[in-house]
Amino acid sequence: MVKTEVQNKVIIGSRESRLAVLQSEMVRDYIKTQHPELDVEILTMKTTGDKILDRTLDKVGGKGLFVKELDKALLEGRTMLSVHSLKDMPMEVPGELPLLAFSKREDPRDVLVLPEGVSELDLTKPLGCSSLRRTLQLKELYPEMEVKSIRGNLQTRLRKLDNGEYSGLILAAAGLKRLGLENRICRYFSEDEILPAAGQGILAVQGRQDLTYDYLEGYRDEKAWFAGSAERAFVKYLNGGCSSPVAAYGVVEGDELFLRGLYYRECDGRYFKDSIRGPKSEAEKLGRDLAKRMQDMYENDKTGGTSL
Ligand SMILES: NCc1[nH]cc(CCC(=O)O)c1CC(=O)O
Repeated sequence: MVKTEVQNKVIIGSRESRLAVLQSEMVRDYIKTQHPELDVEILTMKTTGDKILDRTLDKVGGKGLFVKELDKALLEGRTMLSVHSLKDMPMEVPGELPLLAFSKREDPRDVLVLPEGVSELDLTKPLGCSSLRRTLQLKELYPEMEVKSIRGNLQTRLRKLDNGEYSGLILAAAGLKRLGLENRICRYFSEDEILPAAGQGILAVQGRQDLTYDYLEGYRDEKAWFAGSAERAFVKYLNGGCSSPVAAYGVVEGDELFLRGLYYRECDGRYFKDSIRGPKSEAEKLGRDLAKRMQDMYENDKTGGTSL
């Protein structure tokens, strides 16, 4: 039985992008420091989502594209762990590949990045952003500006920005900070201005159900686990999360969880924000309750909300 074998080699599966590798290295370094007896390696692989760069992901199949190859490596025993940005994970994960731990959350906010050497927004060029979630909320902050989709990993997007194609980019603070590019951040958007994506800033460590992972015990961040679980339950209830513009952000305050959600109504493109508070131990239920309440309130109310 695999379970009883002494497991002293840990192979971590990772996407190839610099951010993905860096994030896997953070988990590797944690394990190495806490468990010097373990031999930890990273195995990188290209995912379908990294190969398709000419279409927006919403059109080619959503988040699952970034995890299929990593899941396969886990199932075939080529790796023992996968490290993901939680926000890129599908809301449904296979029962045999459970999420084992969430990291402490890095800054969850979205930020504005301007081209190198530029200090003001050039209103004649579009803002670059890659999700409907950001586009919707940006339209309220910058009603006069065109928003244009941008794909590719962080380095690619920054290169396109510096080449002068865009007036600015909207990115997650977390990725920039991890890459040491915090100095490129020109403006932070509060969580109320741009509600973050479910899981933004949290790393998810995924493994096999039939292996033991005692060495991850100290890695688990309880606050991130409650917040991330509530956010994902909210998104899952509303649409399964595949290519969704739904946003959710939870904060643990003592024994309570404060959860904000964005509900997007596909029929007319309007969106609504609301929040809920309750015991953190019922994180998933809070996520579902907020989603249900918003759906009941807004599904058929044709008056309110904000539109694109
Ligand atoms: N979709 C890409 C992606 N996935 C995770 C991050 C940033 C790191 C994080 O949210 O943990 C990013 C970059 C971005 O949205 O700017």
